[in-house]
Amino acid sequence: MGYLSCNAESTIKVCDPCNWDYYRKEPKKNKPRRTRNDAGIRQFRYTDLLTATNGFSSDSFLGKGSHGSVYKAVLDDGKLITAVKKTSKNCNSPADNEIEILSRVYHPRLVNLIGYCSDSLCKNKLIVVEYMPNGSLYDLLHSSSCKPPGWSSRVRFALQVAKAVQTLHSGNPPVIHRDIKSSNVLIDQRWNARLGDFGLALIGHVEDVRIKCTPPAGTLGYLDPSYLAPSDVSTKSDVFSYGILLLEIISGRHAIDLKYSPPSVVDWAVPLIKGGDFAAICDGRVGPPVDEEVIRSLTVLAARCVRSAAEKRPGMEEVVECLTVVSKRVHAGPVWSNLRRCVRCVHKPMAINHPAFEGSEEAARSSRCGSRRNSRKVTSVADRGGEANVIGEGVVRSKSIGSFTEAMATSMLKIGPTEIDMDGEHVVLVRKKPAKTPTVKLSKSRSMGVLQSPRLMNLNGKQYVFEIGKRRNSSEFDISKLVINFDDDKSQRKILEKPLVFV
Ligand SMILES: Nc1ncnc2c1ncn2[C@@H]1O[C@H](COP(=O)(O)OP(=O)(O)OP(=O)(O)O)[C@@H](O)[C@H]1O
Repeated sequence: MGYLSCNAESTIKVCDPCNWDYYRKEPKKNKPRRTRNDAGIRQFRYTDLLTATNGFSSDSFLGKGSHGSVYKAVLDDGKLITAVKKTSKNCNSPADNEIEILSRVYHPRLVNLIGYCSDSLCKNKLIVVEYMPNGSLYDLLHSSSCKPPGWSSRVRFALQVAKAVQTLHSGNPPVIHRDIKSSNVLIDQRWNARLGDFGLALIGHVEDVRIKCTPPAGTLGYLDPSYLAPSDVSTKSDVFSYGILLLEIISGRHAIDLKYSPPSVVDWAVPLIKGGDFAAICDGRVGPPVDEEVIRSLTVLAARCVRSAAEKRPGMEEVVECLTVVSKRVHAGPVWSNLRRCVRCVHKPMAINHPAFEGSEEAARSSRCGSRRNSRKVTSVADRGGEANVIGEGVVRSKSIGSFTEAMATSMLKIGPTEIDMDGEHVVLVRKKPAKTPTVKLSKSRSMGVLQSPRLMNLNGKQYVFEIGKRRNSSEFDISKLVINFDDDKSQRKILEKPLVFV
Protein backbone atom coordinates (compact mmCIF):
# COMPACT_ATOMS: atom_id res chain seq x y z
CA MET A 1 0.00 0.00 0.00
CA GLY A 2 1.21 3.41 -0.76
CA TYR A 3 0.27 6.88 0.08
CA LEU A 4 -2.50 8.38 -1.92
CA SER A 5 -0.91 11.72 -1.49
CA CYS A 6 2.07 12.31 0.56
CA ASN A 7 4.15 14.86 -1.17
CA ALA A 8 6.70 17.13 0.33
CA GLU A 9 4.40 20.12 0.09
CA SER A 10 1.83 18.59 2.38
CA THR A 11 4.27 18.33 5.17
CA ILE A 12 6.30 21.42 4.36
CA LYS A 13 3.20 23.45 4.98
CA VAL A 14 2.81 21.87 8.37
CA CYS A 15 6.42 22.32 9.19
CA ASP A 16 7.00 25.68 7.65
CA PRO A 17 9.68 27.17 9.91
CA CYS A 18 7.73 30.43 9.91
CA ASN A 19 4.97 28.53 11.68
CA TRP A 20 7.09 26.59 14.07
CA ASP A 21 6.70 29.09 16.84
CA TYR A 22 3.03 29.50 16.19
CA TYR A 23 1.90 27.39 19.10
CA ARG A 24 4.65 28.58 21.36
CA LYS A 25 3.41 32.14 20.92
CA GLU A 26 -0.19 31.18 21.46
CA PRO A 27 -1.79 32.14 24.74
CA LYS A 28 -1.74 29.52 27.45
CA LYS A 29 -5.19 28.13 26.68
CA ASN A 30 -4.03 26.98 23.25
CA LYS A 31 -1.03 25.13 24.56
CA PRO A 32 -1.08 21.37 24.33
CA ARG A 33 -2.00 19.53 27.51
CA ARG A 34 1.47 18.23 28.02
CA THR A 35 4.59 19.16 26.12
CA ARG A 36 7.53 16.86 25.74
CA ASN A 37 9.96 19.76 25.86
CA ASP A 38 9.78 19.65 29.65
CA ALA A 39 10.55 15.95 29.55
CA GLY A 40 13.63 16.75 27.46
CA ILE A 41 14.00 15.78 23.85
CA ARG A 42 17.60 14.73 23.32
CA GLN A 43 19.81 15.87 20.51
CA PHE A 44 22.05 13.08 19.34
CA ARG A 45 25.35 13.32 17.51
CA TYR A 46 25.43 11.59 14.15
CA THR A 47 28.60 9.73 15.10
CA ASP A 48 26.87 8.32 18.19
CA LEU A 49 23.94 7.07 16.12
CA LEU A 50 26.35 5.66 13.57
CA THR A 51 28.05 3.63 16.31
CA ALA A 52 24.72 2.71 17.91
CA THR A 53 23.45 1.19 14.67
CA ASN A 54 26.76 -0.39 13.62
CA GLY A 55 26.93 2.09 10.77
CA PHE A 56 23.26 1.56 9.88
CA SER A 57 24.12 -2.05 9.16
CA SER A 58 21.75 -4.70 7.92
CA ASP A 59 21.95 -6.35 11.35
CA SER A 60 20.36 -3.29 12.88
CA PHE A 61 17.79 -2.87 10.12
CA LEU A 62 14.22 -3.10 11.45
CA GLY A 63 12.12 -2.27 8.43
CA LYS A 64 11.43 0.04 5.56
CA GLY A 65 8.52 2.42 5.10
CA SER A 66 7.56 4.79 2.35
CA HIS A 67 9.77 7.54 3.79
CA GLY A 68 12.86 5.58 4.65
CA SER A 69 14.39 2.89 6.80
CA VAL A 70 14.29 2.18 10.50
CA TYR A 71 17.25 0.84 12.49
CA LYS A 72 17.72 -0.45 16.01
CA ALA A 73 20.19 1.69 17.94
CA VAL A 74 21.82 0.73 21.22
CA LEU A 75 22.81 3.87 23.08
CA ASP A 76 24.14 4.95 26.47
CA ASP A 77 26.40 1.91 26.91
CA GLY A 78 23.55 -0.48 26.18
CA LYS A 79 21.15 1.14 28.65
CA LEU A 80 18.94 2.70 26.02
CA ILE A 81 17.55 0.78 23.06
CA THR A 82 15.85 2.93 20.46
CA ALA A 83 14.67 2.92 16.88
CA VAL A 84 16.22 5.44 14.50
CA LYS A 85 14.27 6.56 11.46
CA LYS A 86 16.37 7.54 8.51
CA THR A 87 14.64 9.33 5.67
CA SER A 88 15.71 8.13 2.26
CA LYS A 89 14.35 11.02 0.25
CA ASN A 90 16.31 14.19 0.25
CA CYS A 91 13.68 15.91 2.29
CA ASN A 92 13.34 16.68 5.96
CA SER A 93 9.64 17.37 5.98
CA PRO A 94 8.27 14.09 7.36
CA ALA A 95 10.98 14.02 10.01
CA ASP A 96 10.40 17.65 10.92
CA ASN A 97 6.70 16.99 11.16
CA GLU A 98 7.17 13.96 13.35
CA ILE A 99 9.61 15.78 15.63
CA GLU A 100 7.37 18.81 15.85
CA ILE A 101 4.30 16.82 16.83
CA LEU A 102 5.90 14.17 19.01
CA SER A 103 7.77 16.80 20.96
CA ARG A 104 4.37 18.15 22.00
CA VAL A 105 2.58 14.94 22.93
CA TYR A 106 3.48 12.07 25.16
CA HIS A 107 1.35 9.07 25.98
CA PRO A 108 2.13 5.51 27.04
CA ARG A 109 0.14 4.24 24.06
CA LEU A 110 2.22 6.19 21.53
CA VAL A 111 5.64 5.41 20.12
CA ASN A 112 7.18 8.40 21.84
CA LEU A 113 10.02 10.58 20.68
CA ILE A 114 13.33 10.29 22.48
CA GLY A 115 15.30 12.74 20.39
CA TYR A 116 16.69 13.53 17.00
CA CYS A 117 19.88 14.29 15.15
CA SER A 118 20.30 17.19 12.81
CA ASP A 119 24.04 17.83 12.85
CA SER A 120 25.91 18.73 9.72
CA LEU A 121 27.21 15.19 9.19
CA CYS A 122 23.80 13.74 8.41
CA LYS A 123 22.09 14.51 5.14
CA ASN A 124 18.59 14.31 6.58
CA LYS A 125 17.29 14.64 10.10
CA LEU A 126 17.20 11.38 12.03
CA ILE A 127 14.42 10.66 14.48
CA VAL A 128 15.05 8.60 17.56
CA VAL A 129 11.93 6.96 19.01
CA GLU A 130 11.12 4.25 21.52
CA TYR A 131 12.05 0.79 20.32
CA MET A 132 9.16 -1.63 19.88
CA PRO A 133 10.55 -5.18 20.01
CA ASN A 134 7.45 -7.14 19.06
CA GLY A 135 6.74 -5.98 15.54
CA SER A 136 3.51 -4.45 14.39
CA LEU A 137 -0.16 -5.29 14.75
CA TYR A 138 -0.09 -5.93 11.01
CA ASP A 139 2.45 -8.73 11.61
CA LEU A 140 0.41 -10.21 14.44
CA LEU A 141 -2.80 -10.21 12.42
CA HIS A 142 -1.49 -11.31 9.07
CA SER A 143 1.67 -13.31 9.60
CA SER A 144 1.23 -17.01 9.02
CA SER A 145 4.23 -17.80 11.20
CA CYS A 146 2.63 -16.76 14.49
CA LYS A 147 -0.55 -17.83 16.15
CA PRO A 148 -3.34 -15.29 15.59
CA PRO A 149 -4.25 -13.28 18.69
CA GLY A 150 -7.30 -14.32 20.71
CA TRP A 151 -10.30 -12.10 21.33
CA SER A 152 -9.08 -10.68 24.56
CA SER A 153 -5.84 -9.53 22.93
CA ARG A 154 -7.70 -8.15 19.93
CA VAL A 155 -10.03 -6.11 22.12
CA ARG A 156 -7.11 -4.95 24.25
CA PHE A 157 -5.14 -3.78 21.19
CA ALA A 158 -8.24 -2.06 19.79
CA LEU A 159 -8.83 -0.25 23.08
CA GLN A 160 -5.20 0.78 23.45
CA VAL A 161 -5.08 2.27 19.96
CA ALA A 162 -8.42 3.99 20.56
CA LYS A 163 -7.03 5.56 23.73
CA ALA A 164 -3.96 6.78 21.85
CA VAL A 165 -6.12 8.37 19.14
CA GLN A 166 -8.46 9.87 21.72
CA THR A 167 -5.50 11.49 23.45
CA LEU A 168 -4.37 13.02 20.17
CA HIS A 169 -7.84 14.33 19.36
CA SER A 170 -8.46 15.76 22.79
CA GLY A 171 -5.23 17.75 22.88
CA ASN A 172 -5.28 21.47 22.56
CA PRO A 173 -4.54 21.96 19.75
CA PRO A 174 -5.67 18.54 18.58
CA VAL A 175 -3.51 16.22 16.53
CA ILE A 176 -5.01 14.40 13.53
CA HIS A 177 -2.85 11.38 12.79
CA ARG A 178 -4.04 10.76 9.20
CA ASP A 179 -2.29 7.42 8.88
CA ILE A 180 -3.93 5.04 11.34
CA LYS A 181 -3.33 1.49 10.09
CA SER A 182 -2.15 -1.80 11.49
CA SER A 183 1.46 -1.38 10.30
CA ASN A 184 1.66 1.87 12.28
CA VAL A 185 0.54 0.13 15.45
CA LEU A 186 3.65 -1.32 17.05
CA ILE A 187 3.82 -3.77 19.91
CA ASP A 188 5.98 -2.92 22.88
CA GLN A 189 7.93 -5.10 25.29
CA ARG A 190 4.85 -5.76 27.42
CA TRP A 191 2.71 -6.65 24.43
CA ASN A 192 0.85 -3.37 24.49
CA ALA A 193 -0.15 -1.62 21.29
CA ARG A 194 1.40 1.79 20.52
CA LEU A 195 0.47 4.14 17.74
CA GLY A 196 3.46 5.46 15.80
CA ASP A 197 4.52 7.17 12.58
CA PHE A 198 3.50 10.81 12.78
CA GLY A 199 4.98 11.69 9.40
CA LEU A 200 1.59 12.77 8.03
CA ALA A 201 0.03 14.05 11.24
CA LEU A 202 -1.40 17.53 11.49
CA ILE A 203 -1.48 19.60 14.63
CA GLY A 204 -3.90 22.46 15.01
CA HIS A 205 -7.57 23.30 14.88
CA VAL A 206 -9.43 22.40 11.69
CA GLU A 207 -10.19 26.02 11.04
CA ASP A 208 -6.47 26.91 10.99
CA VAL A 209 -5.42 28.01 7.53
CA ARG A 210 -2.38 25.77 7.60
CA ILE A 211 -4.49 22.71 8.28
CA LYS A 212 -7.08 23.68 5.70
CA CYS A 213 -4.39 24.08 3.04
CA THR A 214 -2.72 20.72 3.53
CA PRO A 215 -3.59 18.26 0.75
CA PRO A 216 -5.33 15.04 1.78
CA ALA A 217 -3.01 12.16 2.58
CA GLY A 218 -3.19 8.72 4.06
CA THR A 219 -2.99 5.08 3.05
CA LEU A 220 -5.32 3.55 0.49
CA GLY A 221 -7.82 1.27 2.10
CA TYR A 222 -7.80 3.28 5.33
CA LEU A 223 -8.41 6.71 3.82
CA ASP A 224 -11.71 8.41 4.61
CA PRO A 225 -13.68 8.60 1.31
CA SER A 226 -15.16 11.92 2.37
CA TYR A 227 -11.68 13.45 2.79
CA LEU A 228 -11.25 14.67 -0.75
CA ALA A 229 -10.16 18.25 -0.30
CA PRO A 230 -7.88 19.88 2.28
CA SER A 231 -10.83 21.56 3.97
CA ASP A 232 -12.52 18.18 4.61
CA VAL A 233 -9.97 17.19 7.21
CA SER A 234 -11.24 16.52 10.71
CA THR A 235 -10.70 14.13 13.56
CA LYS A 236 -13.48 12.06 11.97
CA SER A 237 -11.07 11.10 9.16
CA ASP A 238 -9.03 9.31 11.82
CA VAL A 239 -12.23 7.71 13.12
CA PHE A 240 -12.82 6.24 9.67
CA SER A 241 -9.28 4.83 9.47
CA TYR A 242 -9.70 3.50 12.99
CA GLY A 243 -12.93 1.77 11.90
CA ILE A 244 -11.03 0.02 9.10
CA LEU A 245 -8.39 -1.03 11.60
CA LEU A 246 -11.13 -2.40 13.86
CA LEU A 247 -12.61 -4.43 10.99
CA GLU A 248 -9.12 -5.74 10.27
CA ILE A 249 -8.69 -6.71 13.93
CA ILE A 250 -12.07 -8.48 14.00
CA SER A 251 -11.77 -10.27 10.68
CA GLY A 252 -8.04 -10.74 10.20
CA ARG A 253 -8.60 -9.45 6.64
CA HIS A 254 -6.46 -6.81 4.97
CA ALA A 255 -8.01 -3.38 4.45
CA ILE A 256 -7.90 -4.15 0.73
CA ASP A 257 -7.38 -7.67 -0.49
CA LEU A 258 -7.72 -8.39 -4.18
CA LYS A 259 -8.10 -12.09 -3.48
CA TYR A 260 -11.62 -11.37 -2.24
CA SER A 261 -14.68 -9.92 -3.81
CA PRO A 262 -15.36 -7.21 -2.87
CA PRO A 263 -11.69 -6.46 -2.10
CA SER A 264 -12.42 -3.67 0.39
CA VAL A 265 -12.99 -4.83 3.95
CA VAL A 266 -15.73 -2.19 4.38
CA ASP A 267 -17.70 -3.26 1.32
CA TRP A 268 -17.49 -6.86 2.48
CA ALA A 269 -18.14 -6.40 6.22
CA VAL A 270 -20.76 -3.66 6.48
CA PRO A 271 -23.56 -5.53 4.61
CA LEU A 272 -22.92 -8.59 6.81
CA ILE A 273 -23.07 -6.44 9.95
CA LYS A 274 -26.25 -4.74 8.75
CA GLY A 275 -27.76 -8.17 8.15
CA GLY A 276 -26.90 -9.18 11.71
CA ASP A 277 -24.45 -11.86 10.56
CA PHE A 278 -21.79 -10.80 13.05
CA ALA A 279 -20.09 -14.14 13.29
CA ALA A 280 -19.43 -14.17 9.54
CA ILE A 281 -16.84 -11.43 9.81
CA CYS A 282 -14.90 -13.02 12.66
CA ASP A 283 -11.41 -14.17 11.86
CA GLY A 284 -11.95 -17.80 10.87
CA ARG A 285 -8.68 -18.78 12.53
CA VAL A 286 -10.03 -17.97 15.99
CA GLY A 287 -13.79 -18.25 15.44
CA PRO A 288 -16.35 -16.00 17.10
CA PRO A 289 -15.92 -15.04 20.76
CA VAL A 290 -17.81 -17.08 23.32
CA ASP A 291 -19.97 -14.13 24.30
CA GLU A 292 -22.02 -13.08 21.27
CA GLU A 293 -22.53 -9.61 22.67
CA VAL A 294 -18.79 -8.99 22.32
CA ILE A 295 -18.79 -9.50 18.57
CA ARG A 296 -22.06 -7.63 18.14
CA SER A 297 -20.70 -4.55 19.94
CA LEU A 298 -17.37 -4.66 18.13
CA THR A 299 -18.83 -4.99 14.66
CA VAL A 300 -21.55 -2.39 15.17
CA LEU A 301 -18.95 0.03 16.51
CA ALA A 302 -16.70 -0.60 13.50
CA ALA A 303 -19.64 -0.08 11.12
CA ARG A 304 -20.45 3.25 12.80
CA CYS A 305 -16.82 4.40 12.51
CA VAL A 306 -16.77 3.76 8.76
CA ARG A 307 -20.04 5.53 7.96
CA SER A 308 -19.68 7.65 4.85
CA ALA A 309 -21.11 10.75 6.51
CA ALA A 310 -18.27 11.93 8.74
CA GLU A 311 -20.61 13.71 11.17
CA LYS A 312 -22.46 10.46 11.88
CA ARG A 313 -19.32 8.68 13.05
CA PRO A 314 -18.73 8.50 16.79
CA GLY A 315 -15.98 10.54 18.41
CA MET A 316 -12.98 8.66 19.79
CA GLU A 317 -14.19 9.26 23.33
CA GLU A 318 -17.32 7.24 22.57
CA VAL A 319 -15.22 4.58 20.86
CA VAL A 320 -13.07 4.26 23.99
CA GLU A 321 -16.16 4.07 26.21
CA CYS A 322 -17.71 1.37 24.07
CA LEU A 323 -14.52 -0.68 23.90
CA THR A 324 -14.01 -0.37 27.64
CA VAL A 325 -17.38 -2.06 28.13
CA VAL A 326 -16.54 -4.73 25.53
CA SER A 327 -13.17 -5.27 27.16
CA LYS A 328 -14.77 -5.90 30.55
CA ARG A 329 -17.18 -8.28 28.91
CA VAL A 330 -14.57 -10.22 27.01
CA HIS A 331 -12.56 -10.61 30.19
CA ALA A 332 -15.55 -11.50 32.29
CA GLY A 333 -17.99 -13.32 30.05
CA PRO A 334 -20.92 -15.06 31.67
CA VAL A 335 -19.07 -18.28 32.27
CA TRP A 336 -15.52 -17.06 32.45
CA SER A 337 -16.29 -14.37 34.94
CA ASN A 338 -17.37 -17.13 37.29
CA LEU A 339 -14.21 -18.99 36.56
CA ARG A 340 -12.12 -15.93 37.22
CA ARG A 341 -13.78 -15.50 40.54
CA CYS A 342 -13.06 -18.96 41.67
CA VAL A 343 -9.74 -19.90 40.20
CA ARG A 344 -6.87 -20.05 42.53
CA CYS A 345 -3.58 -19.81 40.80
CA VAL A 346 -0.04 -19.10 41.55
CA HIS A 347 -0.02 -16.28 39.14
CA LYS A 348 3.67 -15.82 38.54
CA PRO A 349 4.92 -18.76 36.52
CA MET A 350 7.44 -20.77 38.45
CA ALA A 351 10.10 -20.78 35.80
CA ILE A 352 12.67 -23.44 36.42
CA ASN A 353 15.33 -20.82 37.08
CA HIS A 354 13.03 -18.57 39.05
CA PRO A 355 14.49 -17.66 42.46
CA ALA A 356 11.43 -19.16 44.10
CA PHE A 357 12.20 -22.45 42.45
CA GLU A 358 15.92 -22.55 43.18
CA GLY A 359 16.40 -25.87 44.89
CA SER A 360 12.82 -25.75 45.73
CA GLU A 361 11.18 -29.07 45.46
CA GLU A 362 10.30 -27.99 48.96
CA ALA A 363 8.82 -24.73 47.72
CA ALA A 364 6.89 -26.57 45.08
CA ARG A 365 5.68 -29.11 47.60
CA SER A 366 4.65 -26.55 50.15
CA SER A 367 2.93 -24.57 47.45
CA ARG A 368 1.00 -27.64 46.40
CA CYS A 369 0.19 -28.62 49.95
CA GLY A 370 -0.81 -25.08 50.71
CA SER A 371 -3.21 -25.25 47.88
CA ARG A 372 -4.79 -28.33 49.22
CA ARG A 373 -4.87 -27.14 52.77
CA ASN A 374 -6.56 -23.98 51.74
CA SER A 375 -8.76 -25.68 49.26
CA ARG A 376 -11.82 -23.80 50.40
CA LYS A 377 -10.20 -20.60 49.33
CA VAL A 378 -10.84 -19.49 45.82
CA THR A 379 -8.98 -16.67 44.25
CA SER A 380 -8.86 -14.69 41.10
CA VAL A 381 -6.20 -14.22 38.53
CA ALA A 382 -7.72 -11.02 37.39
CA ASP A 383 -8.00 -9.58 40.84
CA ARG A 384 -4.39 -10.15 41.62
CA GLY A 385 -3.83 -6.43 41.82
CA GLY A 386 -6.39 -6.21 44.60
CA GLU A 387 -6.03 -7.78 47.96
CA ALA A 388 -3.18 -10.06 47.19
CA ASN A 389 -1.15 -11.97 49.71
CA VAL A 390 2.46 -12.55 48.87
CA ILE A 391 3.45 -16.08 49.76
CA GLY A 392 7.14 -16.17 49.17
CA GLU A 393 8.85 -14.73 46.13
CA GLY A 394 7.05 -15.21 42.89
CA VAL A 395 3.88 -16.54 44.46
CA VAL A 396 0.94 -14.30 44.85
CA ARG A 397 -2.47 -15.34 46.01
CA SER A 398 -5.43 -13.15 46.35
CA LYS A 399 -8.20 -13.52 48.85
CA SER A 400 -11.01 -15.96 48.55
CA ILE A 401 -13.85 -14.44 46.61
CA GLY A 402 -16.05 -17.11 45.21
CA SER A 403 -16.68 -20.68 44.37
CA PHE A 404 -16.64 -22.90 41.34
CA THR A 405 -19.42 -25.34 40.79
CA GLU A 406 -19.67 -28.42 38.69
CA ALA A 407 -22.41 -26.76 36.68
CA MET A 408 -20.06 -23.93 35.75
CA ALA A 409 -17.35 -26.36 34.72
CA THR A 410 -19.81 -28.34 32.65
CA SER A 411 -20.98 -25.27 30.78
CA MET A 412 -17.38 -24.25 30.16
CA LEU A 413 -16.58 -27.61 28.73
CA LYS A 414 -19.41 -27.43 26.24
CA ILE A 415 -17.10 -25.16 24.34
CA GLY A 416 -14.58 -27.95 24.15
CA PRO A 417 -10.82 -27.71 24.11
CA THR A 418 -10.01 -24.07 23.85
CA GLU A 419 -7.96 -21.14 25.09
CA ILE A 420 -9.62 -18.31 26.88
CA ASP A 421 -7.89 -15.03 27.41
CA MET A 422 -8.74 -13.86 30.87
CA ASP A 423 -7.06 -10.53 31.23
CA GLY A 424 -4.78 -10.24 28.26
CA GLU A 425 -1.96 -11.70 30.28
CA HIS A 426 -3.36 -14.94 31.57
CA VAL A 427 -5.05 -17.62 29.58
CA VAL A 428 -7.01 -20.64 30.68
CA LEU A 429 -6.12 -23.55 28.53
CA VAL A 430 -8.78 -26.20 28.43
CA ARG A 431 -7.37 -29.30 26.85
CA LYS A 432 -9.24 -32.43 26.09
CA LYS A 433 -6.24 -34.66 26.34
CA PRO A 434 -3.72 -34.39 29.11
CA ALA A 435 -0.53 -32.67 28.14
CA LYS A 436 2.43 -35.01 28.06
CA THR A 437 3.91 -35.28 31.49
CA PRO A 438 6.89 -33.01 31.26
CA THR A 439 10.34 -33.83 32.42
CA VAL A 440 12.19 -30.94 33.91
CA LYS A 441 15.63 -30.42 35.24
CA LEU A 442 15.51 -29.63 38.92
CA SER A 443 18.09 -27.00 39.57
CA LYS A 444 19.28 -28.23 42.94
CA SER A 445 19.52 -31.93 42.42
CA ARG A 446 20.74 -31.51 38.83
CA SER A 447 18.79 -34.61 38.01
CA MET A 448 15.99 -35.05 35.58
CA GLY A 449 12.77 -35.36 37.42
CA VAL A 450 9.19 -35.88 36.52
CA LEU A 451 6.91 -33.39 38.13
CA GLN A 452 3.48 -34.33 39.29
CA SER A 453 1.34 -35.34 36.38
CA PRO A 454 -1.55 -33.10 35.50
CA ARG A 455 -4.78 -33.69 37.31
CA LEU A 456 -7.70 -34.32 35.10
CA MET A 457 -11.28 -33.44 35.37
CA ASN A 458 -13.76 -36.07 34.37
CA LEU A 459 -16.99 -34.52 33.28
CA ASN A 460 -19.55 -36.05 31.00
CA GLY A 461 -17.22 -38.96 30.62
CA LYS A 462 -14.54 -36.80 29.07
CA GLN A 463 -11.24 -35.88 30.54
CA TYR A 464 -10.00 -32.34 30.45
CA VAL A 465 -6.95 -30.58 31.69
CA PHE A 466 -7.19 -27.04 32.96
CA GLU A 467 -4.11 -24.91 33.03
CA ILE A 468 -3.38 -21.27 33.65
CA GLY A 469 -0.90 -19.77 31.26
CA LYS A 470 0.86 -16.47 31.71
CA ARG A 471 1.57 -14.81 28.42
CA ARG A 472 5.20 -14.92 27.35
CA ASN A 473 4.55 -13.61 23.87
CA SER A 474 1.71 -13.69 21.36
CA SER A 475 1.58 -17.45 21.13
CA GLU A 476 3.51 -18.91 24.05
CA PHE A 477 2.51 -19.18 27.67
CA ASP A 478 4.31 -20.12 30.82
CA ILE A 479 2.07 -22.69 32.32
CA SER A 480 1.42 -22.20 35.95
CA LYS A 481 -0.84 -23.79 38.45
CA LEU A 482 -4.55 -23.97 38.61
CA VAL A 483 -6.54 -25.22 41.55
CA ILE A 484 -10.27 -25.38 41.38
CA ASN A 485 -12.36 -26.52 44.29
CA PHE A 486 -15.93 -27.53 44.43
CA ASP A 487 -17.62 -26.03 47.41
CA ASP A 488 -20.36 -28.56 47.20
CA ASP A 489 -18.00 -31.48 47.42
CA LYS A 490 -16.74 -31.86 50.93
CA SER A 491 -14.60 -34.84 50.17
CA GLN A 492 -12.63 -32.66 47.73
CA ARG A 493 -12.58 -35.52 45.30
CA LYS A 494 -12.78 -33.09 42.47
CA ILE A 495 -9.93 -30.85 43.33
CA LEU A 496 -8.29 -30.02 40.10
CA GLU A 497 -4.66 -29.33 40.30
CA LYS A 498 -2.03 -28.83 37.69
CA PRO A 499 1.13 -27.78 39.33
CA LEU A 500 4.41 -26.82 37.83
CA VAL A 501 4.16 -27.86 34.27
CA PHE A 502 6.41 -26.13 31.82
CA VAL A 503 5.97 -25.66 28.13
N1 LIG B 1 9.87 2.26 16.95
C1 LIG B 1 10.08 1.15 16.24
N2 LIG B 1 10.57 0.05 16.84
C2 LIG B 1 10.78 -1.08 16.14
N3 LIG B 1 10.53 -1.22 14.82
C3 LIG B 1 10.04 -0.15 14.17
C4 LIG B 1 9.80 1.09 14.83
N4 LIG B 1 9.30 1.96 13.94
C5 LIG B 1 9.23 1.31 12.77
N5 LIG B 1 9.69 0.03 12.90
C6 LIG B 1 9.77 -0.98 11.84
O1 LIG B 1 10.17 -0.37 10.64
C7 LIG B 1 9.19 -0.58 9.62
C8 LIG B 1 9.06 0.69 8.80
O2 LIG B 1 8.42 1.67 9.59
P1 LIG B 1 7.82 3.00 9.00
O3 LIG B 1 7.05 3.66 10.07
O4 LIG B 1 8.91 3.78 8.36
O5 LIG B 1 6.94 2.50 7.82
P2 LIG B 1 5.52 1.75 7.73
O6 LIG B 1 4.60 2.30 8.75
O7 LIG B 1 5.73 0.26 7.76
O8 LIG B 1 5.07 2.14 6.27
P3 LIG B 1 4.63 3.58 5.76
O9 LIG B 1 5.84 4.43 5.78
O10 LIG B 1 4.13 3.29 4.40
O11 LIG B 1 3.59 4.06 6.71
C9 LIG B 1 7.91 -0.95 10.34
O12 LIG B 1 7.14 -1.84 9.59
C10 LIG B 1 8.41 -1.62 11.60
O13 LIG B 1 8.60 -2.99 11.38
